[in-house]
Amino acid sequence: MAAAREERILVLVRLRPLSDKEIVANEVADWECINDNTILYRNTFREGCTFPSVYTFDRAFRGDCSTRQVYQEGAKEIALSVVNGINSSIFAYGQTSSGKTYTMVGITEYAVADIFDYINRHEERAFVLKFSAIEIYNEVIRDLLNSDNTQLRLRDDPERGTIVENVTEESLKDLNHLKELLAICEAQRRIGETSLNERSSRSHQIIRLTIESSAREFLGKENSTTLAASVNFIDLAGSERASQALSSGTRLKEGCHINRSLLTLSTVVRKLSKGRQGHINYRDSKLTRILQPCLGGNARTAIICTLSPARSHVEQTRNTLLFACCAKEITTKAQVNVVMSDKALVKHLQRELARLESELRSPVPPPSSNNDYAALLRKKDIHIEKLEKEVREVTKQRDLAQSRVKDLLGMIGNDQDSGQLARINYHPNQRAGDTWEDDYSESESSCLADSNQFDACVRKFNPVRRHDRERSRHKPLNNHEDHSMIHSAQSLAKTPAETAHDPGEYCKEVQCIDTDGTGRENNDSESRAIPNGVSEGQLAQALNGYGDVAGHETMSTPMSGDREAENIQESPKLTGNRTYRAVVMGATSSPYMDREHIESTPPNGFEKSFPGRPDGYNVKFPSLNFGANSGRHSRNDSVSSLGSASVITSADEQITSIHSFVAGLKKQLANGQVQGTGLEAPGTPVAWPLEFERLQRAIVELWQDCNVSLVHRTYFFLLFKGDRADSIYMEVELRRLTFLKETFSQGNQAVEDGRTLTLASSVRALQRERQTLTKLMRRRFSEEERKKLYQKWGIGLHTKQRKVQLVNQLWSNNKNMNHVAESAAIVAKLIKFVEQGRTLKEMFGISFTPPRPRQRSFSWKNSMTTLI
Ligand SMILES: Nc1ncnc2c1ncn2[C@@H]1O[C@H](COP(=O)(O)OP(=O)(O)OP(=O)(O)O)[C@@H](O)[C@H]1O
Repeated sequence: MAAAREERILVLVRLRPLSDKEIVANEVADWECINDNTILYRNTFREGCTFPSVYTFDRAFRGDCSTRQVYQEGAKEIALSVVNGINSSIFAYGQTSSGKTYTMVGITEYAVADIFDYINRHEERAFVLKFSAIEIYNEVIRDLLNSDNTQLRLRDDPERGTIVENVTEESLKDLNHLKELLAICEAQRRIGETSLNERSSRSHQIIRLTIESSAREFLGKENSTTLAASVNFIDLAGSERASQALSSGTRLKEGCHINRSLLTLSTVVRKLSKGRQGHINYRDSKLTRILQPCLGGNARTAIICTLSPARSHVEQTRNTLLFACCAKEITTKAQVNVVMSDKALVKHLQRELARLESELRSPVPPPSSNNDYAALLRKKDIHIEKLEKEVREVTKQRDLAQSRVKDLLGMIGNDQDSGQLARINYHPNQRAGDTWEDDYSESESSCLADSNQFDACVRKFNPVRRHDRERSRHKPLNNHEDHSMIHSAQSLAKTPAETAHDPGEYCKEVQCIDTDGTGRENNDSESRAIPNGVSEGQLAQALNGYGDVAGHETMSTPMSGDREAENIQESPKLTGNRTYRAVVMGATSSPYMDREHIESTPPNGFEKSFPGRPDGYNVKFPSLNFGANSGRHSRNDSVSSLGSASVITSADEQITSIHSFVAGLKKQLANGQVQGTGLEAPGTPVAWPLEFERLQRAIVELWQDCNVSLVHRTYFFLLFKGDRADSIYMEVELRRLTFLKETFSQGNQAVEDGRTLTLASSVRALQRERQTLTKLMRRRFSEEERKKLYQKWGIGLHTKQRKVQLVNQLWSNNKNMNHVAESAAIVAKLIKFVEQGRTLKEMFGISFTPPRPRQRSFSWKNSMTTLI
């Protein structure tokens, strides 16, 4: 998009001659255009006249000027900007019967004729013209090209601003076609007789012509670009005094709506004329919402203020002139709207990337003086500081991820206790929705054979596959989607030896965990490093990411250094195009948040995309060692950043497999070495119900401190009610919140999925969530129910914004558990929470990453189904 050009709104005034009726009534013309820019009030000697007598504008047209002249000398230049990709708007404003419709009909026809003329003279470009027309009648929007009376709705689009949904857009063929459409609009528009105007427009009419053009020469080529803009012709309804218009009944009601929306328009214009400070109330009427871009946005705008010269209308004329005076102070920032073809965009981005890369590579020119050296040194110091800060941040994140891995391993350890064997089938190159589904069924049915076994299977794999299946329903195949931990772990865990043995292998039966049914570590070689599968060390390594997590050698690959990193990042080349959201503590951002709303409520932790394994990319995994041999990353280190939670490990203790790690962890639990986590071993003196209550209270307080999404809180609160098996989830939640609070309190930012999250952004996200919940109040609660709620929550039935008041109170008192429970119940009803049992719980343990909806129209149901 080209740079924006700031310019003032063009303001024209048009004085009409006295009408026959006015002449018959012996009206006197009190206003006169004394030159091309100035209009004069002649009756200044009138008793009580306090207002100025001279008004100057960009152009003033006398009563004998034709509409063509008004167009040629006033509106034309602005209207025709549209053919160059610049949005433009022409609108007529004035009291009833002052000549708005008379003016706009002519302006629209002349402008469109010129547009067609331009098109005919520019055969080198291909044009597409679209026509739409709406009216706003009594605050209801109607499609003037559609004879049914359906009310159209406005929607806020992050890119296009306020748009009218489902409005008819006709492709324009030629000028005659346009005239036909204008005739339809005229016939459809609400017109009524008043004492001031036999054919008074009772609605605001907006006719929009959208023009897209591209150079024919480049059509379909990668350097093809399209100019796209709209021109609006707006004929406002006229302000009127009920006494003068002698209106009653329907006309009076119309007049009230007209005056109210014009009042909002003039308030907006007055505020804008004083600069853009403070809140501008565009949203107070549909008219101002739609006109927002014309009033200070990306558009060139001309306002034609039509005036009656009659003495009896002097107050109205003066009001119109005051409006015009304010309008001429407003500036807009129009820019050429260029739409790049996909190919052109890719090309452009590639060029930009190449430029940045070459900038990075090119050596900094040698300094020529001592001063230059000093400056360079300072710059380097700052850079080093920045890098150090980044390293600290990344280390913290890694520690958190490691700690989470431990939690996961703990879960796996619990599963071992059930003595079940979990089996999954895996196709390394499989895509979501392929035969994967069949494998799933098979695996699932084998799990179903035994209810205990089913439980174990679900815990390990169900979220993964359901997630896949849900996504495959909504998304095209082969896209870069996040996939399951286990799945990715496997795709990462293929050793070079395996690949060499069976390069084309498709189906692998992976035996992940095998126990002897007693909870003891099974030393059977099959369970530790399965030839066609994944060893625990590999799995854990994969879960930790690519780095040297526990002080071990990193993966060795046929590629080296940078090239390897490049390959890892080039996800399109990756096997199956699967990425993996490795974390372990996904975002808590509320599921309904729009993509445009980048800010989110605090995440569960840090998400990283695990791009999977490139084709032919052989990875060698060292066995995982949690011991202190490396001397660099002990488990103590890894949890130290977690504040209250810490796991103590003997420095010389070596853990070489998941089993031994789990066994070690259990030993610590039994010895009470895991402190303050709520993860006490069975049989410890602490009674679980009491401990649960303590954890729950701590979590509730932290939710408040970290501005966690209310939906997240509700889900969590309602899902985890005190079952002993929930302790792991409680502990995970407590840890991540502790970490988050610490991060926020140090003024640091958390990073979620490449997005930055701050205390301020989480506050804003929470506010937005409350707004959304407020909107749902009317839908989910009957009037009677709402009344009861207001009474219960101490909200006066006659106070304003009761719904807002109520939603603002939800989850606001973290000390009172009754309040918390009632808040959860209300939010649950608002979001139609349905407990989905264990599967949903698992998401909190494995990767609670409430999805950000990809569709614009949000559905709680969808979001929650993607969650499982
Ligand atoms: N400049 C003009 N020269 C001659 N006649 C005019 C002029 N402007 C308006 N008129 C006449 O004045 C009458 C009222 O005009 P018009 O309907 O355009 O007013 P309006 O501002 O659109 O009124 P409303 O707000 O009630 O719809 C019409 O009969 C129209 O022909």
